[in-house]
Amino acid sequence: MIEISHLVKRHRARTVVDDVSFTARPGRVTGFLGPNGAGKSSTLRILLGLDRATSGTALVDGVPYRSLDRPLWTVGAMLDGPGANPGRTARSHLTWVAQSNAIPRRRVDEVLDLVGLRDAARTRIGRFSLGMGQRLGIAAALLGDPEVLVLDEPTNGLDPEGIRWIRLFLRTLADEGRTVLVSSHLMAEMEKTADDVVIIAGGRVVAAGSAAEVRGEHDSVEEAFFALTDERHGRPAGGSEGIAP
Ligand SMILES: Nc1ncnc2c1ncn2[C@@H]1O[C@H](COP(=O)(O)OP(=O)(O)OP(=O)(O)O)[C@@H](O)[C@H]1O
Repeated sequence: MIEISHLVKRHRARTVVDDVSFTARPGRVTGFLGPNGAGKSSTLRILLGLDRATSGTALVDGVPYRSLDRPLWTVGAMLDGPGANPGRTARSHLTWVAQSNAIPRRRVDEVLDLVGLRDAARTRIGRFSLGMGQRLGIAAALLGDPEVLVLDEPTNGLDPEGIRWIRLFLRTLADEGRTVLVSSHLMAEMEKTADDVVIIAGGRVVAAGSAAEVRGEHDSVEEAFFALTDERHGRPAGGSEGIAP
């Protein structure tokens, strides 16, 4: 379970995360959606202990990330792609990550199998396609068999087949009972994947709930988003009621 509560992040006078609260639950894919610059990565970086909040809390299974002893056993994450040295092979990269968290070596081959990279285990990462790189990032996130997964824009730049693979894989992970939080600016794509949706714009949560709740009377989550943000900016809303968090 992920619990974000009244999170605020300021850079000097600028508030980039503004009183954000939401929960991502086990067994569900939660889509954290919003346009570029909305504050998604800033929120996730705080959740993963890479940045400090100005105020508020971000907890994984009830505790801050930084207080986890061996974090990869609890939460697996991918921010900004696989983050691997291109000169390394997939297996040596994963072995290195596993060692840093006291994860047994045999798990490396298990995760390579899980993401369909067994045949590329000895290929240098610099020769990977974008989709293979994303799979490698997900493999690293799964090393500790964590209950919680946090993925920042995992479908960015992928072709339709790569996007479909991620979508089905996220579903499988949630069906195993894991908490899956995935950010994206591709609302239409995420609507196919997410059970729950949190929409952020300008650092604030503008809607949160099940995908059906957020959609409301609109044809899609994306339409609901435009209606809600148009209301905020004083433009005609197209008759939407919307859902306030
Ligand atoms: N270190 C920083 N100093 C100043 N402003 C920052 C800093 N980091 C992020 N920002 C600003 O905070 C806002 C939110 O950025 P963030 O990366 O969280 O958005 P995002 O929703 O993840 O969008 P994207 O998908 O484009 O990364 C942006 O306007 C960004 O310019």
